[in-house]
Amino acid sequence: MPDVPLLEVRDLVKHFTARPGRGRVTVAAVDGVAFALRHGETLGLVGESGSGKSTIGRLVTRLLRPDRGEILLAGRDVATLSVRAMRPYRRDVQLVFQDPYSSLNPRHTVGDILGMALRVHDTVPKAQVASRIRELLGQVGLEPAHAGRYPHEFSGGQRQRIGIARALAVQPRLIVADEPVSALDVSIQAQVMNLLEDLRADLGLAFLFISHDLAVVRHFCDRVAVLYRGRIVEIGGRDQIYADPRHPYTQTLLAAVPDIAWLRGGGARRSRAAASAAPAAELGTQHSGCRFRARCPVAAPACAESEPALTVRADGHLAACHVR
Ligand SMILES: Nc1ncnc2c1ncn2[C@@H]1O[C@H](COP(=O)(O)OP(=O)(O)OP(=O)(O)O)[C@@H](O)[C@H]1O
Repeated sequence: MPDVPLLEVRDLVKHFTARPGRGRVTVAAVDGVAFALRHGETLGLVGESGSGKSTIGRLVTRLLRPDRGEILLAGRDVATLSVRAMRPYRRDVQLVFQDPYSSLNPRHTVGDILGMALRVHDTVPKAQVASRIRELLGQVGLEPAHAGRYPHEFSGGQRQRIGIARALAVQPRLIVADEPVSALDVSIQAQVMNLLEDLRADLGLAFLFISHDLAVVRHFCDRVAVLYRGRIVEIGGRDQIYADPRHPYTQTLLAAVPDIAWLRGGGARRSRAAASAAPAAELGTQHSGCRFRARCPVAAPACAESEPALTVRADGHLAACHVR
């Protein structure tokens, strides 16, 4: 079924209840999100802190259960599957974390960590586990001898390579990478991104790539979805979004990246201020009309009346704005 997307998400909703001081506040972390991802494709999820990127990643990997909506993997809805029924799905979709150290058991050697991942999903026969571990280490640029070492004996970049090897162990079709390089030194970031690119090309992996770094997303992703307070406000091909952003929020985000702003004739100074996160008062589910309108430089009366839907623009990409 080549035309069935690898992943399709429909009307995904996840609200959290927080208790700041007295009283309860409901946060609409994900508030009606839909997108599709084809085999081997890379979709970037961008947006400021708190826009719901990680929550979408945790829903897609089913670390969280959605309040509403569908998560179709190769056409099968896994949104409400039990833990047991989720097992084959977990093999298909693996998560790479921002901070691999917190997800690597410090008492286990790298060989143990990879061996466990292989055994949980019966990926290879017992007799082949050791050679598969060596192969995985080679795939991520580590040495066979590293199998006997513990996570604390590695640098940050090497630990992220171990996290990637663990994800690869079960031969997934999709990797959800949640800020995979943002905890690393800049020089190391490029090396790990090169590794992800090689793996993508060699293994035909699809990626849901979560990042606040628009320059990295531009480099790595085929398509980009821009999230604002739990909703996609713009989605399209990388060049469509970066060269011709239609939503004022996307324009604000792009203006905040000096080299991209320069390319587009904008200014880095204007952009820094615009890059700050949403004021705390804007959080919560209470709003009418467009959720961006309090910060929007082009808001019109229509924007107070209804939430704009994603509509097709001249070049074929989608944006949710009444004005542009
Ligand atoms: N377990 C939770 N309990 C309560 N609120 C939560 C929980 N997880 C996330 N949230 C809230 O949901 C919203 C979206 O959070 P999320 O982490 O998905 O955003 P994000 O775009 O990934 O941000 P960041 O880039 O800072 O990681 C935020 O307001 C966050 O505080």
